[in-house]
Amino acid sequence: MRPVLLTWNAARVRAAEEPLLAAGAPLMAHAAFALHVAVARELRARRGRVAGAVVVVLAGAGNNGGDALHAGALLARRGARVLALTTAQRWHDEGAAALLAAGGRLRALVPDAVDDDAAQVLAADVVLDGVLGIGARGGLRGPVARLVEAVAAARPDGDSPLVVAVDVPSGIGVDDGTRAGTVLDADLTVTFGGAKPGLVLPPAAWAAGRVEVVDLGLALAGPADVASLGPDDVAALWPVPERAAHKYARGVVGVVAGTRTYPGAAVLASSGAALAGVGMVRYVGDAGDAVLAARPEVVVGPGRVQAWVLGPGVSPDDAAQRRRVQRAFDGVLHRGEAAVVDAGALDLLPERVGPHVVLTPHAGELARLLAQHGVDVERTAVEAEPLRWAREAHDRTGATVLLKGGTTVVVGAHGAVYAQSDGPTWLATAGAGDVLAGVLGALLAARVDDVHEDPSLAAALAAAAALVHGRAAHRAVPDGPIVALAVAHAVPATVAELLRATGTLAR
Ligand SMILES: NC(=O)C1=CN([C@@H]2O[C@H](COP(=O)(O)OP(=O)(O)OC[C@H]3O[C@@H](n4cnc5c(N)ncnc54)[C@H](O)[C@@H]3O)[C@@H](O)[C@H]2O)[C@@H](O)CC1
Ligand SMILES: [K+]
Repeated sequence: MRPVLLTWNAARVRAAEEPLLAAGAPLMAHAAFALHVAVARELRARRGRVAGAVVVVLAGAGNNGGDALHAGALLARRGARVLALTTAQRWHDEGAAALLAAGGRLRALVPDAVDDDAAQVLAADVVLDGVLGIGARGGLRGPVARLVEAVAAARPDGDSPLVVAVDVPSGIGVDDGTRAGTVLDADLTVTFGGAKPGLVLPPAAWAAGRVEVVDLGLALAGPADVASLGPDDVAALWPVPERAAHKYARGVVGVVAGTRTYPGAAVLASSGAALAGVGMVRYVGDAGDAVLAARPEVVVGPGRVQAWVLGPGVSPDDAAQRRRVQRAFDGVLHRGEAAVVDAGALDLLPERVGPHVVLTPHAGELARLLAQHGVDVERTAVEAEPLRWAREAHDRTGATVLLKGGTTVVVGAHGAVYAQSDGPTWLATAGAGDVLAGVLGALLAARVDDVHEDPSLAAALAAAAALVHGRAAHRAVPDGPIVALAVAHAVPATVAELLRATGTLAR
């Protein structure tokens, strides 16, 4: 099972490299050797052998190009036919010399014949993208940008050549996950010393493919900049009832969602909470009949709760539901009850709350929320820089922010940041967010005391809910269209599988 993936920004990786370089550690040799091993493995899997494979190296001016050239040299020594295309006026001298000595070829990209070079790239078995690494300032420029555009346009999804990004796909925002211009989408990224935030943050992460980390022995201390939870981490976070537990001790979730005319959100949010394994779900609102028809174990009516799920299907003109949401916020502010604040409840959020409140907007809702706080930003800008705007919302409101999207970004207390890409693209469907809100409500209800002791835990729980939600979708319908209630129904088996795999139930 994939454990947590921790990422560190470029400055921290450089700082960690410094003492080793000063002591003469051959980091580039080490990085290039590991890169060549990964490429050789892929080549053998695809075509049986390395010898005779056609490899094109795109080599930029810096050490990223150096890594790629040295790896190209090692592949050439194993019989690959390696051509390096240099993309700048300069290139890494030692790397180039090693490649030539190993029988590889090297020439500059031809600015006027980008299409010919693109054809050469497309005919290769493997392309090593070593144009820019952590030294990038902005995206690809000039002929190489045009070359990558031409290759991207001609390369059908998942088809040849195999693209291996060296350290990062060239030109992504290494620290912030932005995608400033054209990026060559990789099948595999071999990253050195430690993963970088842009390899897990959207939208750049979608260019990285599978990520392999090469250990260079760097002392990357302190908390990671961005983490991506794996199944084992989620199993460790999941509240497993003790033998003596009763329903109140396991947590009660209060759901304020849906209306008599639109009861769907009430059913979905209540189902998400109940099926995630909470002690009890209370439904508060006018859709009680529909909720009970779907989930007879739900209790309808107000009462003591540890966490709220507020807002799914709550429309701005529903005065009664709005009052109920506001009453719930009293408990959040004065009794420390946790809350998931979604959809219609986002408009009612008090000016300042604590991290035990988790907002779950999509990009459009986040833009609206920020507008309420005097920050003018378009939905598309939020989509282009999810981390930046989720952080802004956290700073302005005090809440933990889970920003929904193809990759979910969570920003919480004490600099906690998570990026989760666990769900299929089919999960972008009506009601899926209501289920997620319910699942997260269940986690917060069970662990609210822990959250008050360590407020950054709310972000970890939000990331855990996103992982379980995404995996439940995969489990419900592998590789096909999905509806929200099916995701909810797949949550118990998804959780059981995570716990079983780590032996958590055997305690
Ligand atoms: N420091 C080290 O010893 C190690 C570094 N490693 C590699 O070194 C890389 C970092 O190397 P560098 O610091 O040389 O930086 P890069 O190789 O990422 O690129 C820097 C070069 O590109 C130019 N440049 C920056 N942005 C550009 C743009 N948008 N368009 C065109 N040119 C641009 C810069 O002027 C500079 O010449 C890492 O990503 C990694 O691949 C690895 O070899 C491991 C060890
Ligand atoms: K690169």
